[in-house]
Amino acid sequence: MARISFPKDFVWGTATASYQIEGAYDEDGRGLSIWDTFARTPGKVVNGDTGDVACDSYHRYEEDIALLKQLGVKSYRFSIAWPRIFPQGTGEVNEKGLDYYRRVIDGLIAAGIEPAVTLYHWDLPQALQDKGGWDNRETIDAFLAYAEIVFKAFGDKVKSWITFNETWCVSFLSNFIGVHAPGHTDLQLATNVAHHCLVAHGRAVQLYRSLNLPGQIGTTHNLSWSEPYTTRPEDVEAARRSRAWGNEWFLEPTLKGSYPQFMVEWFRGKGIEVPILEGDMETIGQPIDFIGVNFYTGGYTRYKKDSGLFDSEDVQVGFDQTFIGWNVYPEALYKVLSWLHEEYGDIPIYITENGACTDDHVAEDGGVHDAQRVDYYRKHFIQCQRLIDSGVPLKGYYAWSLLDNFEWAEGYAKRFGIVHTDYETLERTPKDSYYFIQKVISEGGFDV
Ligand SMILES: N#[N+]C[C@@H]1[C@@H](O)[C@H](O)[C@@H](O)[C@@H]2O[C@H]12
Repeated sequence: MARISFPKDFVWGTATASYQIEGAYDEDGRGLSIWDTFARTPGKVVNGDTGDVACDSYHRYEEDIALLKQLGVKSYRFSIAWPRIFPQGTGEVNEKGLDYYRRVIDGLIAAGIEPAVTLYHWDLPQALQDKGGWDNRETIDAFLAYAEIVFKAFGDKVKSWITFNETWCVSFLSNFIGVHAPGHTDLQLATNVAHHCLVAHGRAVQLYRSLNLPGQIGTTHNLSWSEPYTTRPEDVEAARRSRAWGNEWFLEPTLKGSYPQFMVEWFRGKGIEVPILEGDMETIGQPIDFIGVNFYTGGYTRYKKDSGLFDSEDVQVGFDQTFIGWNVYPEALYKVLSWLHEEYGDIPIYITENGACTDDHVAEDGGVHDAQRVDYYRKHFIQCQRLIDSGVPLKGYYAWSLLDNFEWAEGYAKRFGIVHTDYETLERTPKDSYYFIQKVISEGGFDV
C-alpha cells in the first residue's frame, strides 16, 4: 500500500465564478453582462438556460460558505461580477454590488477560509461590448478603473488575486470559434481580444503593485496537452502548434514578455497580425507572483493537411471520457506542469481548476454517488504528488467546482460540482467526491 501525501502548507480549495453561481441577474443594481445577452440568444445555450437564477448564491452564499468550512478547504476561489460594480461598465460605482462581495469575503474570513478573487471570469458588462468589447483598447482602461475599485475595497482582506480566467476562452473560444459570448467568428478579432486582455492583465498587475497591498497577484490560463500521435516530424509539429495555441501563446507573453515567434509566423501566413503597440510586451510581461493553471484533459494530435488552423486533427484513441466528452488523461497534468516548470522556471503554480463532468443524480438513499468523479480526482491527486516530489513548485489545488452550476453553452445539462445543485429547489447535496476530498484534506493524503 503506497501513501499519497501532501505538504501541510499545500493550499486546498474549490472554485466557482460569478455568472455561473450567483443568479440575481437584475438585483441590487447589477447591469447586464455579455452572458445575459448571449444566453437569451436562441440556440446559443442548451435548453435556453440562463444565469438568471443559477445556484442563487447571491442569496445563499452563507450556505456555500458552510459547505466550504465543512469541506475543510483553506481557500475559496470565486470571481467578482464587473457588472455588479459598474453596471454600465464605467461611470458610477454600484455600492450594493461592493456590499455583496464584502459580505462574502467577511463570511469566508470568519470561517477561516482565504478568499482568492478572480477579477474577470467572462461576464463583461454589455455596455462595454456595445462599444467593441475587448476589441476596443479603451476597454483596458475601463478594466483598470474596475480593478482599482475592488483592489481598494478588498485589498486589505483578499490576499490572492487572479486578473483573468482563461484568456484563450475569452478570445479564441468566444470570438473565433464563437461558442461562448459574444459569439463572433473572426480570427483577427479574437487575436486582438487576446492581446488586449493580456495588456489589461499587465496593467492590473502594475496597478496592484502601485497600491502596496499585502497580497499576491497572478493570472490563470487553461493549458492543454496535445501529444503527437506518432514520431513523424509532421505529427510532432502539428501537435506543437496545437498545444502552443493554448499554452505558449499566453504563457510566453505573460512570463517572458514576447509571443512565440513560430506561432506569430504561422498566423502571419494566414494574414493575422497581433496589434502590438509600443510598450505592450513589457506591460504584459510584468513579474507576477504565481501562475494559475486550469487543467482538464489531454490527448493525441496528428498532421492533417488543410485541417483546422494548424493542419492538425485530434486522434480519438482509447481514453475513458467524462460526460462532456473530454478524455481522462491524468498523466497529461504531470506532463504539462513539468513542461511549464522546465520552460518558465520556478514560478509558483496553483492548479486553479481541475475536475470532471459526470451524469449525476440524487439516489434513493439521498446521496450522489459520483464514482467516476472520485476516480478522476484520485488519479489527478496522484499526479499532483508526482509533481511536488519532482520539484515542481505546485502550491495548491482548487477543485472545479464547489457546486453544479451554469456550465456556459451547456447550461445546466452538464454538472462539474462536488456538491449537487437541485435547480428546482436550489438544495445543495454533497456528493461522494465531496466526502473524498474532505477526507484527503483532513488526513493530508490517501492510500493507493
Ligand atoms: N467547461 N468547463 C468547466 C470549467 C468552466 O465551468 C469554467 O468556468 C472555466 O474556467 C473552465 O472551463 C472550465
